[in-house]
Amino acid sequence: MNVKVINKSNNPLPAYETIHSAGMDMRAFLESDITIRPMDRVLIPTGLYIELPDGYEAQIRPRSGLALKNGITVLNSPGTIDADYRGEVKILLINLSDTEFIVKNGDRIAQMIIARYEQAGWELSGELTETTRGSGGYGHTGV
Ligand SMILES: O=c1ccn([C@H]2C[C@H](O)[C@@H](COP(=O)(O)OP(=O)(O)OP(=O)(O)O)O2)c(=O)[nH]1
Ligand SMILES: [Mg+2]
Repeated sequence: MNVKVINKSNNPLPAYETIHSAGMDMRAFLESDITIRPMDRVLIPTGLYIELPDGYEAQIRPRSGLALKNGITVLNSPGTIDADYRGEVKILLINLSDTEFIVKNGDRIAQMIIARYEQAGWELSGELTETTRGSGGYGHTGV
């Protein structure tokens, strides 16, 4: 499946880094470095504009290495790119560490997963089918 894309950056298109990677790493598109101070959130441009086929979304997820080593994550994770969105894909990072983090043009700051989705309708009802679980949740089965 191909996705139509405009790349206004000087960076390579997002790519799967290994043969069975689920996510394509996304690169920052910056004219100058951005410093993210502790607890700051920053919307990072990618220079990418995509046209997803009907029935597909793109999810923006954090990279675990950046999270573990630098406390950098995607604040709205997983970010949702709608199939009808035509604006620039941007990535909302937050620095949860106690030290500054510098983002440079071309840095791989997040990953994009292309996924199918379904839109549901509602069947308004007075009662739901009984189950063993019922309303139990939030750890009610123990540890
Ligand atoms: O990480 C993200 C999340 C969203 N978007 C773009 C694509 C998406 O289709 C649009 C709207 O995102 P979302 O629905 O999450 O935001 P909203 O706050 O509900 O805005 P809207 O009212 O525009 O839907 O913003 C991004 O570029 N990056
Ligand atoms: Mg929305």
